Amino acid sequence: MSTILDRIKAYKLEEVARAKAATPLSALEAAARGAASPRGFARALRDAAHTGYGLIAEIKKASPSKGLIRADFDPPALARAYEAGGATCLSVLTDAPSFQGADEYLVAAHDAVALPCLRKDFLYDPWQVVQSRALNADCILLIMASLEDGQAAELEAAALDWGMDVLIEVHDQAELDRAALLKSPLIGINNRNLHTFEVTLDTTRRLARRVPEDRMIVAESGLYTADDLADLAQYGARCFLIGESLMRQADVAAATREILSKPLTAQGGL
Ligand SMILES: O=P(O)(O)OC[C@@H](O)[C@@H](O)c1c[nH]c2ccccc12
Repeated sequence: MSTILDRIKAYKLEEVARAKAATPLSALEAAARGAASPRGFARALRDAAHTGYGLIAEIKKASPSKGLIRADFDPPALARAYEAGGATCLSVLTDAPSFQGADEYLVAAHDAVALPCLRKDFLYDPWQVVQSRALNADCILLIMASLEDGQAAELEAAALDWGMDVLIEVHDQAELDRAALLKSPLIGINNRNLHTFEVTLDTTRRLARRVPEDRMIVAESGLYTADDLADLAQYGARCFLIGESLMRQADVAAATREILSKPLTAQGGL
């Protein structure tokens, strides 16, 4: 079965081959060495989770499952609204064909705020890891559904070498077992199945208890209300990655504040 993830991988590999021909690794490494110092992404989440929730707020114009999400799309203004609303970190889509993202959106959002920034894209080649750092990314995403074990380990090692954090995304038990073999403390549980687009918070409810104690859970996708966060917090999640529901609001700062308004602190942070 050819799914959206397979199609994305195919065009991404072509895109990267072209980009590598245009910009050799040595040039990219020079740019990465000149980038802004990495902002501690995992550390910021851990600190936030001590007293409440860690929120990764996503800047996302469109998606393959929803089409256009926000017409009035100004990445620096959105970054500032998220920061004002109490977000811990940002996630910025840079994939163009499926998400109408752009590398420039990451650079612009990073420059507008002091928050650590995740480059949200589909990475397969260490060249893209260096490219992410050159774009001032503080963290990259690795999607286990789309990577072999050796490939994920290689990409993670490159990211850690460059001082970035790594969010490892899983959707089922097998992917979680493979993620546990990697080093990163950040395990994202994606409530959206990237093959079928089906979304259910049961994914986090089922997998959260299986995440090793020394890792931090980031519940991703399909989160709409403060009650959704409080619900998943009961299963051990203290960090959340939210895009669409905040992107659809006129007042993004107020919506961010609102969704963070019910922290489950009774059981303490992590
Ligand atoms: O917009 P939502 O449902 O709040 O989801 C955000 C984020 O989890 C989602 O954009 C996402 C999760 N994993 C991804 C991998 C690639 C692209 C996008 C994603």
